[in-house]
Amino acid sequence: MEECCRMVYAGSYQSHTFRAGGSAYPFGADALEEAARLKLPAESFDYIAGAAGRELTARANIAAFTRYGLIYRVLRHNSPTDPAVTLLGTPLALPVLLAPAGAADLAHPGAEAEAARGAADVGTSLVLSAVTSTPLEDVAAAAPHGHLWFQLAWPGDEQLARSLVHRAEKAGYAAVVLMGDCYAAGWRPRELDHGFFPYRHGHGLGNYSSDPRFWELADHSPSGPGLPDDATRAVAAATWNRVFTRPSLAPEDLATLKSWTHLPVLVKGVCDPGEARCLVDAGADGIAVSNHGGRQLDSGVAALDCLPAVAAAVSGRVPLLFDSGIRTGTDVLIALALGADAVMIGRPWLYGLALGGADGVAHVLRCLKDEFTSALTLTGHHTCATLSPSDLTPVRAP
Ligand SMILES: Cc1cc2nc3c(=O)[nH]c(=O)nc-3n(C[C@H](O)[C@H](O)[C@H](O)COP(=O)(O)O)c2cc1C
Ligand SMILES: O=C(O)C(=O)c1ccccc1
Repeated sequence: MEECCRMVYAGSYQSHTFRAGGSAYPFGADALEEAARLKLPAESFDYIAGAAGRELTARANIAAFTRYGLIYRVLRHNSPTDPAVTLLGTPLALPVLLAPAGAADLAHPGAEAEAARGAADVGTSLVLSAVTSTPLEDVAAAAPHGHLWFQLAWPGDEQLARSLVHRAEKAGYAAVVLMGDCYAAGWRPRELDHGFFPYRHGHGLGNYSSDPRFWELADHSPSGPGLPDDATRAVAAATWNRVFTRPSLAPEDLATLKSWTHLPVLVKGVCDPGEARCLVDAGADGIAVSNHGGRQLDSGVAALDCLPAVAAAVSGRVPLLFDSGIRTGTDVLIALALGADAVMIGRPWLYGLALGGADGVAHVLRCLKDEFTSALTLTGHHTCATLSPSDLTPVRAP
């Protein structure tokens, strides 16, 4: 009996990152956040960890997972479990991508290149934010074996929008994720308390300051592309603030975006099933259910609570991504059982990045992969394809 258990454990724990004497990084999600808090300056940590208002939605995102119980199953496991999926042509070793995160260099220098490398090490993708300190071409060059996606914040200027999309396609990005939910600033007390908004200080402007069209839109003529001094940085920040988003977007604009690129276009930030259906009708190649990690609208509904209805509305016509509140491998499983094809993580990868650059990001992804694979096996599955709501039962939250 003991031998048998050992065999089973040896098999299922194969990829776990055991290290004699312990790991350099915490394995638990809360411990990871706490370690990052201790490491980072308060204004940086609070930009990352913070959310809108009283942060009710950010907490609700996490709490929503406690209302589902996984049903575990026995005498089913007769072949190895494979957590890999393919999404819009992108192969993923686990159904978890890194969500776009602006100003990630608050967590670590060279943030985006580190994250792209960490994701590639584990076999998954970074969705690169529009607001990165490293230009998208340099991020792609830093992880030549990785599969990157690009998140577009549709600028007020159409030529700049086209330029960003063309640059991403040319640099080898495999999909465009349109940020749907940031057309107005969220009310974020932690940022207000510190008086710290990273983009005013030149963080996250790499894709803009490297774009000739951006400088044509500048308020004053700076010395040229790049951010050589404080005056240029101030011009760039003021210009960016003016052109960052186009609040007047409508579903019909997807056709315009799709006419600029051969890449699949997803829309991120969808919570309403009717909107999801309308966006797919308008040409969206994928939908990301998300409330931006509770950073935009407080008292907004938990993202997980929107997932079943959006999944029903989309009914498999296009791939469905989910983010906002994913912290563990079992969270991943719950989201997939409710209809997501893959999920994204936001804050957890920034915490891993803060603790150890690419290595820390890879650690976070490996933890999710190992826990997810274990949970997939214990719920009686060999692949993600067979997950369904019948793997879950509603439970009363503790
Ligand atoms: C510091 C930070 C910056 C973010 N920047 C962006 C961004 O530039 N574009 C975007 O679409 N979403 C952005 N997000 C939202 C994430 O993509 C994602 O929706 C959210 O973090 C998921 O929730 P989670 O942090 O609970 O995993 C950001 C999130 C954080 C924490
Ligand atoms: O902080 C964010 O969540 C975010 O997505 C963002 C990006 C650029 C400007 C403002 C907010």
